[in-house]
Amino acid sequence: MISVADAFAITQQHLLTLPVETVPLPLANGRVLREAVRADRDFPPFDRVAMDGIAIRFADYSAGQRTFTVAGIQRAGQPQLTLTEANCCLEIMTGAMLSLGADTVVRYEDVTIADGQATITIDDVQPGQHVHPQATDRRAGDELLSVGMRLGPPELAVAASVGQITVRVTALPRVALISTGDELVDIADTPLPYQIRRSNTYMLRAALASLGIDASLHHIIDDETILADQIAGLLAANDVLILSGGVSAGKADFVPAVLAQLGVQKHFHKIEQRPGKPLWFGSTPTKTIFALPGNPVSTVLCAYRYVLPYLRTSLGLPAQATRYAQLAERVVFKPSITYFLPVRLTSEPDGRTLAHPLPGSGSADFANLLAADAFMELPADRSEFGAGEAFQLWSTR
Ligand SMILES: Nc1nc2c(c(=O)[nH]1)N[C@H]1C(S)=C(S)[C@@H](COP(=O)(O)OP(=O)(O)OC[C@H]3O[C@@H](n4cnc5c(N)ncnc54)[C@H](O)[C@@H]3O)O[C@H]1N2
Ligand code: MOO
Ligand SMILES: [Mg+2]
Repeated sequence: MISVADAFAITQQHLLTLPVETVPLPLANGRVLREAVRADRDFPPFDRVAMDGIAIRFADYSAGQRTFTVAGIQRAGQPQLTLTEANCCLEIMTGAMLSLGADTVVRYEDVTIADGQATITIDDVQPGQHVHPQATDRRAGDELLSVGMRLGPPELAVAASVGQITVRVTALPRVALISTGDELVDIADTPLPYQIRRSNTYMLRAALASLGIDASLHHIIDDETILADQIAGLLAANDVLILSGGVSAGKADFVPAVLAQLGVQKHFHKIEQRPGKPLWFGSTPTKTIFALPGNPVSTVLCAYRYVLPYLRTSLGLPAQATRYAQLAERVVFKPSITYFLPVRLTSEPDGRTLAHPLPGSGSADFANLLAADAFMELPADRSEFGAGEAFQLWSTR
């Protein structure tokens, strides 16, 4: 058996090498960028009016002028007008290019307009007010988005604004999720008294969808020959196999032996942790295999503690956003192994995040996870964990 830290480190030594692909920008949400995106123009690209009102020359205002002849209207989306005559103004709209000759905008709220004359009704007009000057945010040529960034709403807006019709991103791995077990029936079936419906692969599929991965679902019965045959086929067609069940000590726990028979190199089997002790991890030169313990809480923990961080780092993302919380109450856990405690999180008015323990009735009690937000990682070298002490979280939300 190995420690949680060693197991995690081993997974990180066998990351996938994923190719780069080009996707249309509207389909790139959540993807990891593989090219730098630069500003094709200044941000903003012209002196942009920020309020609806009138455009004036500040020199006229500071010379005491308060009433201006309205010489025209400059809307957004129209070519720039010019303020030619002294003591004139142009009505001007948010998003318009500031009129040539004007330098200051006064809001409609601070002006009265009658008979073609606009009169400013305030005394604190500042030079250049309500103008967003060209290039004050970014300059043409500046790198706006960098290799390795995850594309989310703000990144997509910036990429769209510079005309990035397509983007080069890390290709997503092909992932197959495989449940094993003679006791498991399809969710559409009515289980016999000794059967249960399979649920682990549905959880895994939803968890992987958070990375944009559209994993396929499969089920294989506990038969060594059939397992070997079907796993071989799925191995050929996918980059990653995630199995659930059949990795412990039972008479029908064939998965490790079958994977060995198929030439998959085992990197570890069994971790000093609860839940999820019998996790198995291996690879071929181009494929990765996680065989997760079948108990549903173990499957969830192994997915969030090892599989998702593995996929995230393979895609070029950080393993996870590290989060901590303080235990809301004292916890005792005697075995010298890492304990992943299901917790419900609350955000307190003083800024603390508190983790309320939800131990449940063990690694088969997956209904217990309905109330949980995360697993709290309680280290192996201690058996008592005090209220108020902070530990790392692995979020399941
Ligand atoms: N003698 C020992 N027995 C067990 C050990 C051990 O060290 N020595 N380890 C225990 C631990 S810890 C775990 S975790 C489980 C792991 O079991 P397997 O990975 O072999 O999984 P199965 O035996 O196939 O199933 C276990 C349990 O989970 C249910 N299951 C499996 N797949 C699904 C699914 N897709 N959806 C819902 N539920 C599923 C299955 O029906 C069993 O109840 O082994 C302990 N035993
Ligand atoms: O890994 Mo098992 O999780 O303790 O039931
Ligand atoms: Mg078993």
